[in-house]
Amino acid sequence: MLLRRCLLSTAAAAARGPPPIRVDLTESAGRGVFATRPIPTGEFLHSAQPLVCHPSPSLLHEVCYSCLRRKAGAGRASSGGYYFCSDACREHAKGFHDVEKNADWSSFEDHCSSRGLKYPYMVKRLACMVISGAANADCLNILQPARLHQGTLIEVMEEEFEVLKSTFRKAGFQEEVTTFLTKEWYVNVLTRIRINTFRIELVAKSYEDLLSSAAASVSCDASVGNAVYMLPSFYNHDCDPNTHIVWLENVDAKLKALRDIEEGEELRICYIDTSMDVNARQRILADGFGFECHCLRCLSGD
Ligand SMILES: C[S@@+](CC[C@H](N)C(=O)[O-])C[C@H]1O[C@@H](n2cnc3c(N)ncnc32)[C@H](O)[C@@H]1O
Repeated sequence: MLLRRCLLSTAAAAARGPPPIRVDLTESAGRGVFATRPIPTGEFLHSAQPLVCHPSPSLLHEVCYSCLRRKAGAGRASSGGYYFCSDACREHAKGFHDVEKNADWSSFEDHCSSRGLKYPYMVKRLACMVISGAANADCLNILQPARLHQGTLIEVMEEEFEVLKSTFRKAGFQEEVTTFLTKEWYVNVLTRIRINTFRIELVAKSYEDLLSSAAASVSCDASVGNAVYMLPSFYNHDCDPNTHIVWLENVDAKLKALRDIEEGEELRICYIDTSMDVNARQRILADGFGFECHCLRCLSGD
C-alpha cells in the first residue's frame, strides 16, 4: 500500500515537470534550496550527475572508473588497469582517460597514498578533463570554498600541486594545454572540493525498497568514492534533516523528501553521522565545514 502510494506520488511529481525546488539566499547560511510547492514524504525531488568524481584509491580496480558502480563477478575487460562497467562508461571516460594514460602517475600516487590523501585524485581528474576539453577550468567556481586559516594547509596544497604539475611536465604536455594549472587554480579547486564533496555510499537495496522507505538511514556498503555536484552542493545542513541524498547503483545522486515539506520551507540534508551526540556534531561541523549549527536538535541539546 505504502509502496503504491509512493510510486503514485513520484509518478505524479514527474508529470508535474521540473523539480519542485529553487536556490535562494538564506538568512544566515549563504545560499540554500527551497521548496516551490508542498512536497509529500518520500517524494524523489531530483537526481544529479557529478561534475567530477573519483573511486576511493583502495577500490581503483573494484569499481567502475567512470560511474563508481561496483564490479559484479569478473566484470568487463579493464582498460589501462581500470574497470569500466559498460561501453557507455568507457566512452564517457575516454577524454580524461586518454590524457591520463600519457603520463606516469606513480610519484603522484605515492605522494597521495603515503599521506592518505583522496581529494588530489579529484583535482587530477578535473585537470585531465580540462585538458581533454570535457570540462571548463572554472567549472567549480560557483561552489562555496572552504575558509583556510592555516598557512601549513596552503603549503601542503602547494606541495601536492608541484607533484601534479611535474607529472604533466615529465609526460611532455605542451605548456599551452596546461596554462590553467597554476598554484592558484589548484588551491581554488581544492578548497571547493573540501566542503562540497560527497562520500559515495551505494545503497544495498532495490529501487522499490528505497521508495517505500521514509527512514534517513538505509543500509549501505562502505564508500566507493567521492564526487562533487552542482545542485546538491547548495543544500545546507540540519542534524534532523527533511531531505536525504542517496546513491543506488552508481554515482548519480537522488534527493528524497524525508517528511512532508511546506512550500517555501528550506530543504536541508545532514552532512554527518546523525547518531553522534551534540558535542561531537558541533565539533565536526566547525572543523570540517566552518559553521556552528543552530538547528532545533542542537538547540535542544539532543
Ligand atoms: C555545501 S555548502 C552549502 C551551500 C552554501 N550555503 C552555499 O552558499 O553555497 C556548505 C556550507 O554552507 C554553510 N552552511 C551549511 N549548513 C549550514 C548551517 N546549518 N548553518 C550555517 N551555515 C551552514 C557553511 O558555510 C558550509 O560550509
